[in-house]
Amino acid sequence: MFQFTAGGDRRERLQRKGAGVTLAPDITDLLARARADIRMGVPVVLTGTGDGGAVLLAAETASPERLADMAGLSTETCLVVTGRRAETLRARAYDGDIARLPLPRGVTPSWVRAVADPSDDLKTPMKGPFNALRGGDASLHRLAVDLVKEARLLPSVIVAPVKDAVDFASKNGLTSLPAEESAATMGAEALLDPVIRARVPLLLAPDARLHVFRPKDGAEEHYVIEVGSPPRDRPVLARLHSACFTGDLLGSLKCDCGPQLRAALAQMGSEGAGVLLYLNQEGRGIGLANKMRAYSLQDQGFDTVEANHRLGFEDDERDFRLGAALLLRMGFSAVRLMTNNPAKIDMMRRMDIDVVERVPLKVGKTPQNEAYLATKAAKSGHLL
Ligand SMILES: Nc1nc2c(ncn2[C@@H]2O[C@H](COP(=O)(O)OP(=O)(O)OP(=O)(O)O)[C@@H](O)[C@H]2O)c(=O)[nH]1
Ligand SMILES: [Zn+2]
Repeated sequence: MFQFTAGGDRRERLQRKGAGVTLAPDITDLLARARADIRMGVPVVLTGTGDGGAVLLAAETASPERLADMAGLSTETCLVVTGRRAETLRARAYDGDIARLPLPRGVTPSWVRAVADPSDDLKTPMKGPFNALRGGDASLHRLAVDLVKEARLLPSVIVAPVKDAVDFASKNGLTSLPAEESAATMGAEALLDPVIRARVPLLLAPDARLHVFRPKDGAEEHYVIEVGSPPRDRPVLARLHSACFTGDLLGSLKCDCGPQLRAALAQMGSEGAGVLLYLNQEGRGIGLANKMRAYSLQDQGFDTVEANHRLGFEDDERDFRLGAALLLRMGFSAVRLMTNNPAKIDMMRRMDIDVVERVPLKVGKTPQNEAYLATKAAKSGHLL
């Protein structure tokens, strides 16, 4: 007979809330559901304290019909952009890290797209002037931007205030998220479960095993490649490698990722021991579609950092706590870290990983990536 065994945290919930409740989604499940809705262009409701709340709809996936409905919900419906995007748009970010832009009368999808998406900035530089909203509580707007970022869309979102938010969500069949709990959960470190490991002999490191880890929050899996059997009580040769589909797989000449990946595996293979974390944080955490948007801006003359900013992102949106957590899960607390990025070293140290040595990884310079590497050195502090 099939038997269902409740996992640790589920058992806890069972004890906390009583048997039937475990069938309902918890806040982590609701956030995963919300990310999927947002990607599909379905609105999501944020419930605040009291009856009030807000409905959000990602700018990138908003259909004309839903955009019109959002505009009709309230005279205070606005398009929220990040402070970075606001700089390019010359809009005042009174809320600091975000700006709330009122929708024009008879708002059109092309207006929303032009504000959110920088691809036509040079063709149509003057999109404003914008009279950004000031005062009032912008916390739901800020959370809405974070959710859209987590959905790996352009960081821009239409937000409409609603009264009786819970009721509004249930009447419209929309996912409803308690704002405060959502913000706390999103800021917390993702918990990972080991799924399976198996031997995968590699050209550069024949004695290798691949471990698959799955985050509890329904986001992408991450991989650990263990070469040999590194002793857990000594510093291990380690690399935290962020996914780069174009460099790792296609052999793109625009970056140095592919050669770095192979050089790291080769050194681990020749030393007979090492651990390579393959973190699914494509495009420094903005996703492949946004990275390609950044590349398209680079084709227009912007560098890698400027392109991220024009899109509305910070230079680097990665969460390196993940790398430290994986190392600890694998039993390693001291590393010889293969990197040119001091931020990775700082973050590992802050997460209680002892970085006993930095092992430089200088490979893959091409005429096509020379400017990219120089920008990383000048603006992001990479060591040349
Ligand atoms: N947004 C953006 N991401 C890029 C661009 N070029 C490469 N990437 C991404 O940058 C990341 C590079 O990752 P890593 O090589 O691990 O990191 P790093 O910060 O360069 O540090 P080290 O290689 O360890 O020195 C990958 O996720 C790539 O997909 C770009 O122009 N824009
Ligand atoms: Zn790359």
